[in-house]
Amino acid sequence: MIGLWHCHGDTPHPPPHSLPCLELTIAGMFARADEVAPEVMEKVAEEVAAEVEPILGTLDLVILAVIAALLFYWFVVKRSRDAAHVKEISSLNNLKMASPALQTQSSMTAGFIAKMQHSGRNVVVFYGSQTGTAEEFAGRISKDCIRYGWKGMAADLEECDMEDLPKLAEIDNSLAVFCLATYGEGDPTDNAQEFYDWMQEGGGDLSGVKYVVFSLGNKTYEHYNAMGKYTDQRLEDLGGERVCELGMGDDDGNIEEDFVTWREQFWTSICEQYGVQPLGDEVSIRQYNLTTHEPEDIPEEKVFTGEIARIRSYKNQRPPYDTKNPFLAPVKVNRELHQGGDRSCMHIELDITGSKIRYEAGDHVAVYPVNDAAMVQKIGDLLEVDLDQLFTLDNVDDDSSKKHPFPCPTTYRTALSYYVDFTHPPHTHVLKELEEYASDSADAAFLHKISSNTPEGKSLYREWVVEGCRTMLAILEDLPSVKPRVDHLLELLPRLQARYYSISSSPKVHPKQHSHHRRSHGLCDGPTDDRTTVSPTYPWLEASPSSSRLSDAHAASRRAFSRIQPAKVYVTHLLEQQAESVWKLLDEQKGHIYICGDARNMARDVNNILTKICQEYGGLTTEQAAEYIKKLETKGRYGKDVWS
Ligand SMILES: Cc1cc2nc3c(=O)[nH]c(=O)nc-3n(C[C@H](O)[C@H](O)[C@H](O)COP(=O)(O)O)c2cc1C
Repeated sequence: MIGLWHCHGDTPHPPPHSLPCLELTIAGMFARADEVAPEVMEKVAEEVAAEVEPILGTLDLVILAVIAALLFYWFVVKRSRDAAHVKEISSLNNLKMASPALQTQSSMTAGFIAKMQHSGRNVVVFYGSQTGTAEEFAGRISKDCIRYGWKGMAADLEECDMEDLPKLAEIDNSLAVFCLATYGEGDPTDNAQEFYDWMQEGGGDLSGVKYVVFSLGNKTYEHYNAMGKYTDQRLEDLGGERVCELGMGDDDGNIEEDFVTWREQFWTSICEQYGVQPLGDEVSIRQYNLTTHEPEDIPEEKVFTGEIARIRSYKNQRPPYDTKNPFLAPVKVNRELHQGGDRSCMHIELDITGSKIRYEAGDHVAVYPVNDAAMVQKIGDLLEVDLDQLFTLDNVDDDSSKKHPFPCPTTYRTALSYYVDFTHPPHTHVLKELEEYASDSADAAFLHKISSNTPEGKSLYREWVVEGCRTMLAILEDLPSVKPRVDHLLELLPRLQARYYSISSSPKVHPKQHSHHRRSHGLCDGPTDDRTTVSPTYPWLEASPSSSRLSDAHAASRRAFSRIQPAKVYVTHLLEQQAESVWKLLDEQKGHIYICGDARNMARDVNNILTKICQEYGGLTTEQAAEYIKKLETKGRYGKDVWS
């Protein structure tokens, strides 16, 4: 299944939920009127006055002035108010069109401080998350609080008015925890953007506010954990009191281990500073209540069949399209580009007829993967459940903004196929929860050990789960006495995430879109149709079609990409071969470079080669070369869309 909405080319993610694209277009039209109208109106008034003065009397001029004032009011003041109103309505419509879970969020936007006070909570765990890891960590910290006699709540930064943060100091024993992932060029996640802007634009007086930050990143990126580092420092600058050192998780290594290790230090330091003690062993608390339904209880059209948000969106698509209501584009062409070998690279054309979606090269297409039907059946067989049973999972916490873990009511088969990810190695807290379902004591002891914070536990987890690439399905097969309740498993598994692909073709150059991917076994294998499941595996590199000055390199990079020549040629080779022309293109002709693909090797190699070119042909020192390259980036002449 492929979803589309318009998004900015230079962001690796969908636009912020609060700013769906069509809404932006409407608001943008009015904004332009706002910007232009005052000068235009003034100029017009001056010209009119100069021309008409000799022939018009004072009364005429007064009338003209009144008309001008009315025009000004109509085009500037009223329209900007209307624009704001349209924007408001549009946001509300988006909420209404979303799933029941999303609909309830409008009632949750009441201040988080008021919510904490009303429910007696002292800890708020904010998360800035794109693909769910930071959100999951926030949920775990919030749950931990019970063990210390505290009450916590996980909170989506996007749903909180951070102007309220200074008021946290008024709550006894209060603490703000931030779990923040970094993206792009060290940018915040979409849901943390407003919070980031708030900090940058001044923030507030955080005297008396206690805080701690756990940052999520990947060290292969240039701006490693930038968002967490920035927040940790900025909150201190604003007067906040850090209660524990910044934690940093590296997704390139074992982020689960980084988190578990930091969490232990964090709670130790909390115990010392707040004088609290763990009340006993960790307790397992369910977050969602199960209700099963008979088919006759629920009309068929009210049952989710895999929709991302809006029910029946498979049957009828309705604009405006955004992240919560993507346009589902049929695949028109799906052609394998490689001939022979073990690599697969597909040329995909999507049909966006009638969607009115505009795009640019570098914008993103989301591919919504679907789990393999045979694997879903296997889980059903292992857990001995009727996969066609209808059910709903409701959050036990009425204050939570998340009423259901995924769209409900639905069937177990749909939930396992479309909504949860069982093809990734599960985190330790999931293994811990499985322990109670083991009927064989040896399996229970094993799960106990592997999910413990001890050095043996961590090394066993690393070896058996991470290095062994054991998915939930593999674990259930390897430990046959472990038979968790399917609804509990669904609660514990992470949400299946959309995969984003950069569009490599420009509508100006080529009327089609391309999406590149390699088939990967497991989650995303199978024929590509309009519900295709593809997984992003790269690397590839391509100069942007719009960078005509580097057209030779571009043409060659296409050749490198398609690998049709006997020896493999990469863009790095071409940059080295044409080093002198590259320098001229950059320095004399003010050319642009765009790279897209692997961050770990390709992006670094390109950077190193550019450094050498600057040194060799520009006579710059290493520091000067670094500065020169940085300047290219800030001027938008060295664009990167990279990931690992
Ligand atoms: C497209 C992309 C860009 C990323 N950019 C950065 C980055 O600039 N710096 C960094 O430290 N980590 C970066 N990461 C790694 C993520 O921050 C990391 O995987 C994190 O665990 C994701 O958390 P989430 O699941 O809560 O979104 C990037 C990951 C992706 C997929």
